[in-house]
Amino acid sequence: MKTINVVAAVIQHAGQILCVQRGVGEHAYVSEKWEFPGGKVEAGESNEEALAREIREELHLDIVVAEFLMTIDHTYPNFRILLHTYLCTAPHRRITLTEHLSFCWLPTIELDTLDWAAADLPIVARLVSPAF
Ligand SMILES: Nc1nc2c([nH]c(=O)n2[C@@H]2O[C@H](COP(=O)(O)OP(=O)(O)OP(=O)(O)O)[C@@H](O)[C@H]2O)c(=O)[nH]1
Repeated sequence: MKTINVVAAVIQHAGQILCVQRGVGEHAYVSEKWEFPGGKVEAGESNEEALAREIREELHLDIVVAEFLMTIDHTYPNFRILLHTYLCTAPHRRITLTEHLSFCWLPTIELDTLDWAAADLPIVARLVSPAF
């Protein structure tokens, strides 16, 4: 089974976190699910470089990658994903959606109200935990 390395940004601004919704896709298990913006790491790129590039491409937003949060190892029916997640900050919250269906900014305690991609659930659990 194929393993892909994906980076994802937990972008914080004024106490809220940016959540984005994927469009309709070939895999039902991620189609229209909520996720943290990001994408696949390309050859020769660091995770931080890949993340800044993906967020510029997808959202037209320049972020600061502040701190590594966690890596999730999740197996979907057709592939295995290593999801490397970073805490990031944004200078403002103006974004332009170029790929996603929808977005919202939520306070951490409300993150678990969305229908997240399965790989993201441990990240959401960490963010909503009192210890975070
Ligand atoms: N970006 C992102 N992808 C995630 C998350 N959780 C998760 O399961 N994924 C999965 O990881 C894969 C990432 O692919 P992507 O489509 O975002 O990456 P990309 O922009 O580089 O892809 P492409 O250029 O090949 O279209 C997708 O299958 C997506 O469903 C997440 O929080 N963020």
